[in-house]
Amino acid sequence: MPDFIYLASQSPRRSQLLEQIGVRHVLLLPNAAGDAPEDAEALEAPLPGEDAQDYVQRVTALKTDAALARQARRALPAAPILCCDTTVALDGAILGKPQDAQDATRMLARLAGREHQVLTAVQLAWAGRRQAALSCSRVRFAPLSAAQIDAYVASGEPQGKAGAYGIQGRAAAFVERIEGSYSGIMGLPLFETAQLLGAAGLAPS
Ligand SMILES: Cc1cn([C@H]2C[C@H](O)[C@@H](COP(=O)(O)OP(=O)(O)OP(=O)(O)O)O2)c(=O)[nH]c1=O
Repeated sequence: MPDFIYLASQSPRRSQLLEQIGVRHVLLLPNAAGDAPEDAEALEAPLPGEDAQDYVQRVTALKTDAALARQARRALPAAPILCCDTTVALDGAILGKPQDAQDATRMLARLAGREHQVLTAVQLAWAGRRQAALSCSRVRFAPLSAAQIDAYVASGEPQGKAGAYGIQGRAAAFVERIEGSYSGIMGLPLFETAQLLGAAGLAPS
């Protein structure tokens, strides 16, 4: 078995987190030309009535399907593939990545002064097998003024992040309390990931 895994994620945070626990990895990303439509954003749309846990696990499975197809299409070495998806849930609603600044403002106003959940699903596919894990964390935001939200949105940080914030960035100043996995909130729960790798005989060094 190769001594590396493929990380099928465009998120630089996930690569940094994997590096943090010493896992050698190579990115397996869609290329602009050939890989649509399997990687289309449409795949990330929640189904009617779907709850956040089902949603995040389904999307992760779709990402894994797409990554396996990519690996086969490119005739790449048979290294294991790691895929993840992160979503924020509040009052039964799924808060994905904001579409624009207005959307980010709306999401942050909903999160302010409340507790929400951050769910990250992980899948490891190797040798025709697949193992999955789910990390669920609770995050409590302090009340936020409109000026604080506006300044945060203007920083550009909400862009590309579930729930329109990054706990690893300026939004750390909004977080009163967390219960769960800090790395999971950032997008890759390291404990669960290490467990999956261990089960596949790929324990991090
Ligand atoms: C809540 C939260 C989310 N996020 C990010 C992690 C994910 O990158 C993003 C959720 O989007 P995802 O769709 O999970 O991931 P992605 O599109 O960035 O990357 P890919 O699909 O290629 O794997 O939100 C943070 O960085 N910090 C946080 O505190």
